[in-house]
Amino acid sequence: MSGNFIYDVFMGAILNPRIGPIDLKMWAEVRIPWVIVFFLSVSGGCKQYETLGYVTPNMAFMILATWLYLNACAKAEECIPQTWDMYHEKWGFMVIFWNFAGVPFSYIYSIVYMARQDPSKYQFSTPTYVLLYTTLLAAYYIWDCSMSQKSRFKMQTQGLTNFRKTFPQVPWCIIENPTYIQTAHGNRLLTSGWWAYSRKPNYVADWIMSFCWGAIIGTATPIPYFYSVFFIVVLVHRVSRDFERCSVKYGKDWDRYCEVVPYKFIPGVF
Ligand SMILES: NC(=O)C1=CN([C@@H]2O[C@H](COP(=O)(O)OP(=O)(O)OC[C@H]3O[C@@H](n4cnc5c(N)ncnc54)[C@H](OP(=O)(O)O)[C@@H]3O)[C@@H](O)[C@H]2O)C=CC1
Ligand SMILES: C=C(/C=C/[C@@H](C)[C@H]1CC[C@H]2C3=CC=C4C[C@@H](O)CC[C@]4(C)[C@H]3CC[C@]12C)C(C)C
Repeated sequence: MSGNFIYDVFMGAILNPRIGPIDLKMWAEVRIPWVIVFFLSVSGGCKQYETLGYVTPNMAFMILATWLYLNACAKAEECIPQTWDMYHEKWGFMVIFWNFAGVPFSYIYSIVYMARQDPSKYQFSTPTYVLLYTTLLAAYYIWDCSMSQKSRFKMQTQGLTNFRKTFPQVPWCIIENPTYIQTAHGNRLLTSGWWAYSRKPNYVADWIMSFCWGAIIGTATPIPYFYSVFFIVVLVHRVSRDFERCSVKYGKDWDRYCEVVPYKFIPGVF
């Protein structure tokens, strides 16, 4: 707690509040928003079927994209306790508001648009659809795989090796004989898998997915791009907080890690 009332209400005080067996933050981040997002996509599909007699490839794209996200959260729930959100983000107004209002109702403007507008406004050529679907699936693969590699690596170092066999376990989601930097603090920093190429492969892939959620409308309206614009601000802010914290926590070991994995986001670029 900082002592500043407004800041403390916004950022929260308790890290992992529970009611009995229910971890409130875990429940709110995983079980609520993505379920609403998925069912809003399905509702958009039903609306199109009712009014047009078919579901456009654009709406089908959003149903697939939101299903993939929801399914990832459900099938890999065991990986979530290892992440920044569970370890460092407190249960304050910011997290509560965003889980209940922000994610479910502001990430899906493309669905609202498609449910109300004529498909001629957001129709693409077949190669463009192929490009969009391929980009989404490739980004999903890198995101799921990289998150799984890091979380499972951490679980293994804690002696947890019994992983759930949920669908889909993407190829390379567990790294055999990973390379890492042993820090003086005791933790290990993974330097293989997707983590050999960039310090935030998960952010890049997640952001590309968010961009696709808007790009599926093309240039008909800028509003569906809200999610990707908002998200890049969140991720850039998180990166600076995270790198600062890691630099203090790991000291010289963090500098060594940055030499081994020099790129923050896109290998060879930045
Ligand atoms: N759609 C949405 O609205 C949102 C989605 N997200 C997504 O959720 C995911 C969050 O991932 P999360 O893991 O929490 O965040 P990060 O990837 O930012 O995790 C950061 C922490 O992981 C540890 N770490 C970093 N690099 C390594 C490494 N090479 N080896 C081992 N440990 C490392 C450090 O913690 P330490 O060493 O202290 O353990 C660090 O503080 C992202 O994919 C993000 O895009 C996040 C917010 C909102
Ligand atoms: C910050 C918020 C919510 C964040 C969640 C949506 C993500 C936080 C941690 C994420 C995940 C961790 C590990 C995973 C393993 C992978 O194999 C699959 C994906 C995932 C389950 C991934 C999914 C997203 C998170 C739960 C709020 C405030 C918006």
